[in-house]
Amino acid sequence: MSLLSVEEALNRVVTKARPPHRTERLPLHDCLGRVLAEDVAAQLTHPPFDNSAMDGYAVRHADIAEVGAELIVVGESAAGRGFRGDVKSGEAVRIFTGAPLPAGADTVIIQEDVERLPDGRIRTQFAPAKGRHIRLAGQDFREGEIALAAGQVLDAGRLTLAASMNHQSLPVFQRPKIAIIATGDELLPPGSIPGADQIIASNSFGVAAIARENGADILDLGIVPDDRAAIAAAVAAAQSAGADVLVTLGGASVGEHDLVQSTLVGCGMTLDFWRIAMRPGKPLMVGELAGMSVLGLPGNPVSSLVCALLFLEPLTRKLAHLPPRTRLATARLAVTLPANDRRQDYVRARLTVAPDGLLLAQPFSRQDSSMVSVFALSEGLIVRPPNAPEAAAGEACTVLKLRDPAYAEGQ
Ligand SMILES: Nc1nc2c(c(=O)[nH]1)N[C@H]1C(S)=C(S)[C@@H](COP(=O)(O)OP(=O)(O)OC[C@H]3O[C@@H](n4cnc5c(N)ncnc54)[C@H](O)[C@@H]3O)O[C@H]1N2
Ligand code: MOO
Repeated sequence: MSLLSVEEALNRVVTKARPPHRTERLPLHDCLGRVLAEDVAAQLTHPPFDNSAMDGYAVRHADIAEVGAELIVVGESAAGRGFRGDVKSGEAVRIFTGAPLPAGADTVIIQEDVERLPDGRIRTQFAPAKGRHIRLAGQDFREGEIALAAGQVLDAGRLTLAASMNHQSLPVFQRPKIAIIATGDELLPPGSIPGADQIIASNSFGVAAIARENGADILDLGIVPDDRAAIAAAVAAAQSAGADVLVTLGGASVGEHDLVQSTLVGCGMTLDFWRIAMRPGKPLMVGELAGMSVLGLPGNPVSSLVCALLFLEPLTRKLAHLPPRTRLATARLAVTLPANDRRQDYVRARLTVAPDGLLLAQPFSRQDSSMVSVFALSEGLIVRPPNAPEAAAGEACTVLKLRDPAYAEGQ
């Protein structure tokens, strides 16, 4: 049996996906991490007027070209309360950061560079260049200028800019909706008291977290038994909720109780592919049901999480209009790894930053795809390509980062 390669499978999952053009307008505080759906122009000019960048005195440069100039202080300009008169020759206006520059003045001298005389006048102790410490009207942006572009992801800087451009809300793409169904007669939700032959269903939580982290809304349809009618009812619920993607967990393999694929085909799903050359995650299934992408992930918790990282993450990002994200990095192997077979292997590993600054990858000895504890301890997965020869300790390897690496002892 020839298995599809990870690259080919990824290509088929992501290339075909069409990001929906559904938009909504959200208040700024709700826009973090969202993608702008339209170009956004400034609704005003910033700064709206020439103003001072420092606390000091607004003066005419011609008056202070020489150190030791003495000027009469004729008033004050504070932020929110400007000086209404003109600064004439021989005069200065006390000015504060952000305050409007009074008419007639063309330079600000900072207060540290003047001496205040007993009669209230000032004497300059430094000769600043003309125009010093003045922020010119419109130097940041002008009304009508497009300062944020469709497709940009809204982060701290862009949200601050949007507010500064006088926008209370922004047009963003809606989050794609991802429905999740866990299947299996043996499954109970966390918090239950398991009977004989029962286990706690855990996969949905990790898979939902991966989808959420990448900009999706989740519809968790819970646990359904290994029963065609129950599975079909859950699939119909996902469809009527308008899910963009349906993720099924478990029942993807070849046993008599693995009913997911045949039930989905019975519901009208077109199967794209099933089973790929990777470990864990071989029984991954991909299809399409009336415009809804279907990802059938294997039941073993680590298999479902690795498949979600490899396939659901890029699919979700594309549907959310988010740019692709790479988790790949280069590390150095802490131990020698044996030659690999035909399945691309994702080996759970500790990643530490060694004292020389390079990443060190130390695989865990237990790699069973049911072992959630090992996955939770792993900072990364060592990627072993199909048929890779033995790799010696100290050799470079590719790792898929799950979280930031730890620092080696003593650092
Ligand atoms: N004869 C063969 N047997 C198996 C093959 C194969 O090629 N030939 N593939 C193996 C591989 S690889 C995997 S991975 C599993 C995947 O099987 P399924 O997707 O059918 O998953 P299940 O049988 O339903 O469950 C596997 C395992 O995971 C537990 N599970 C299921 N769902 C959850 C959940 N939501 N939370 C936590 N744990 C879950 C389930 O109880 C089983 O222990 O098949 C191999 N077999
Ligand atoms: O591929 Mo399975 O996912 O090896 O356990």
